[in-house]
This record gives sequence, structure tokens and C-alpha cells, in this order.
Amino acid sequence: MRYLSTRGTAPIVDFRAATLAGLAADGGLYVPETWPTLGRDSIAALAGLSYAETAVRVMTPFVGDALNEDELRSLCEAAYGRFSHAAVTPLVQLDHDQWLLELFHGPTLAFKDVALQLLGLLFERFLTGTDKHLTIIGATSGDTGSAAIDAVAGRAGVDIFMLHPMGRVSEVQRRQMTTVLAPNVFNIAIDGDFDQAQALVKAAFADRAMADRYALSAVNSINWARLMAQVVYYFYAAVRLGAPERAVAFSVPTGNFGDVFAGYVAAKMGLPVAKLVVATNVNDILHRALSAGDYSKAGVQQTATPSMDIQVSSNFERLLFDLGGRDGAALAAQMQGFERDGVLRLTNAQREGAAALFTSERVDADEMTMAMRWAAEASGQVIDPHTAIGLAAARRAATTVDAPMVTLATAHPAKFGDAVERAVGSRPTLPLRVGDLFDREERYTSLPADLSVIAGFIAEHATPSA
Ligand SMILES: Cc1ncc(COP(=O)(O)O)c(C=O)c1O
Ligand SMILES: N[C@@H](CCOP(=O)(O)O)C(=O)O
Repeated sequence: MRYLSTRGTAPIVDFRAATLAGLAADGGLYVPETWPTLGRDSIAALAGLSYAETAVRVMTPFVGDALNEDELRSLCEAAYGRFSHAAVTPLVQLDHDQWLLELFHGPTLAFKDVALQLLGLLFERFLTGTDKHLTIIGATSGDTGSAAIDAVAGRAGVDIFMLHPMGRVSEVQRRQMTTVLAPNVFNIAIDGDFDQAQALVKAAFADRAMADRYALSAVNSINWARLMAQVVYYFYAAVRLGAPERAVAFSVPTGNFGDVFAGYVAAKMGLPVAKLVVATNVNDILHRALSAGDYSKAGVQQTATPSMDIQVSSNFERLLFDLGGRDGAALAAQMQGFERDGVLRLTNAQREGAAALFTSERVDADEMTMAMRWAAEASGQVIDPHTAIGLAAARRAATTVDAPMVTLATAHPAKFGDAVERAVGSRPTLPLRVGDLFDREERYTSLPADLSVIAGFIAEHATPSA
């Protein structure tokens, strides 16, 4: 399998190179040259397989000859062996049509672990036997940071610099990052929002001298390997609910459009997906894009769902590229216009293509609270606020979708104890596995949202690549 850039001018690369690079040299995102498909028989044959084995079957076509099947299997077994639930991503039924897919049983209690546990191992595997040293630079609105840090802390050949927006993540999220004191982990609290953090990361990659000197790599969902690993749970869940005989719909609380784009990839691979519901909070750029073709920036509002307080959704570029006829030059012009003016109008082809599979819902704070209460009252499930945005959207969309509806439960409720307590009146307990989080020493550096300052900090602490 080979990977090309959405902006059309970077060299085409294999899976190993796409994983190690993260972002393509022309500023675009890597996508597979073609979408591999799994036929009905192959999908039916996933029934009853373990999560790790399902992952091997779904990911093998994307990995190509970068790993043989046994190597991929041993990485998957190691990655998913660290999850606290035997099913890795269990399904929970809420009522006749509504289900939750619990994606938070990994070490840092959010769906990011599903991909990042594997990505940490892929980095290690691809660096073994080389003298290359990777410098990971990432941006987080709360969950990617801790999952990425857990995946690479203490590993040889890798340093990680993680930017989070100061004061805009929950205390549990912050402590999960800042209490990891491994010498290769550098937490940076920037004076700005997540969009600024993400823009700084992309600007660092655009500085080709810096990117090459430090072998910059990405752990955000701009890295294709992240999305590839997230495709797996769509298959795993759908097969348990009757696929390929029965189509299944998914509601996905959305920020950077990575998780829901993985659902699009699953559909492209042949999984019968009845609908993908893109659920946003009041930071609704994706809802406006999908319902009215208007992808234009508005100021970011702080909400009880901090991980979704995003207005520039990186992976939307991948969708626009695929639906726009895979024309790198046209997409580059569209994205440059967006970067310049903060406005992008979808073409008719992009709008119609999106409408065939996606629908979108904007969910406000009251509806989020109602969804948390409904889950608690109807089925005794305490859900986190992000999941509640997805569930509120799922219940609205269910009136027009004739299929089982699965909401992706993206974080453990204890990560957002204050918001959960406000909604349902009791505070969820942190699982024992996070240990003495509130007693541990924290370490982070506060810096302005300024590339030259961030680059200076990296130059001071990172190891240049061989
Ligand atoms: C708990 C939670 N839910 C939902 C999202 C949104 O996912 P995505 O950015 O892949 O759209 C995030 C952040 O990415 C998150 O941390
Ligand atoms: N919500 C995310 C934002 C970054 O998303 P990613 O999936 O692109 O890494 C977070 O928790 O950091």
C-alpha cells in the first residue's frame, strides 16, 4: 500500500514512511492511494474474533509489506493486552435501538488509547536497527496528550513535546500528562486555545529545516496510522450487531474529525454503515459545513466538552480531498483559502458526496445534560459529557435512520467529574489504574503561542536526528 498527500506534491511513500513522517512535506495529510475492500465473506468471518485478531484483519491491507502478519499480530496483542476490558471496546445496550461503544478501557481512559498504544509500538518497531531519533510534536485539547505520553514515555529514540491550551483541559486530563516525569516527555502549556496549538504543530512541520533536523513526527490524527487503528472498532462493533447482513449507524462526538473519518474509511472498505452522525458541541463548524456547505471559522467557545472545543478540524481535509475527486492542486487551493480567510465553501460534489453518508447535529449544553440524565435513568449508565453530545445527536438522528445506532463513548466519565456531577448529582470514581494522580508531582512549562519560542524550547531539549 502506498500513501499520497492530500496536497498532491509530496512524494508518495509506504506505510512505514507515512507513519514516521506524520504530516506530508507539502503540508498535506497522507491517505492510501486506493481504499482496500473487505468482501462480505471476510466481514462475516470477523464474527467471534478477538479485538486484536480483528485489528490484524482490518489493518493488514494498509500496512502492506512494512510488517508481516505475525509482526502486526504481536504488536496488536501487546497494544490491546493493556486494556482493562476483555472485549477491549465493549458494546453496551441502552434501549431497543441505542448502543454505546465503550472506547475508554485503555490506560488513559479515552478512545485515543486504541490507536496510540499501537502507534507507540509502531514507532519503536520502525526505529529498531536505525540510528534515527524521532521528535514528536503534538497538540492536545486533553486526551491525545496523555494517551500519546503513556505510549512513548521512557521509550528509547523518541522525545515528545505536547502542547496543551493552558487552563482549558480538565484537571484529570492535565495531571495525566504533567505527572509523567520521564526524561523524554516535555509538556508545554500554551497561552492560547487548541486551534492555536494545532497551528503551531503544523507550522513546525512547515519549517522543513527544523522538521528534518529533528525528524519531527506526529501523534495527532494527522498521522494516518492513528486513523487506521480507529477503523477497527467500527468493524468490531458492526459485526457484533449483525453486519454484514445488517447495516449499522454510528454517532460520533467530533472535534478534529479523526474518529468519524475512520468510520468513513470503514464504509469505503465495504462495511455496511447506514449513517455517520457528526455530533458537535456549540463549536459547530463541522455541522455548518455538512448541513450548509459553510466551513468557516468562528471564535472557539469554552464548554464542558473541552476535547471538542475545536474550530479547525484537521481531518476534514482528508474528506474534502476524497470527495473532491482526489485533486491535490484543487484541494491545496481550497485549504490555502481557508488558512488565509478562515472561510471555505464546499463544492457541490463535496456536499453531495458527504450527504450520502454523513448527517450532523449541533448539541448545546442543556441537551448534553439531558442526555447524561437519560442514560443514567434509562439504563444506569454514567456517561461523560463528550459521549453525551454523541448520544443526544444519536437520539435525534434515530428518528430518520432505520438501523441500530451506536454512539462512540469516547472518554471515561471520571475524566470530567465536575460536569458529570453537575448533570447527574454524583461524582464518578477514578478507576484504580490511574493510581495516586492527585498526589503526584506535576511538571510542565508555560510558553506563549509563538512558534519561535516553541522552536527554541525544542532546540534546547530535543536530540537532532542522525
Ligand atoms: C473525549 C473526546 N471525544 C471526542 C473527541 C473528538 O474526536 P475527533 O477529534 O477525532 O473528532 C475528542 C478529541 O479528539 C475527545 O478527546
Ligand atoms: N480532542 C483531541 C484533539 C486532538 O485530536 P487528535 O485526534 O487529532 O489527536 C485531544 O484530546 O487532544
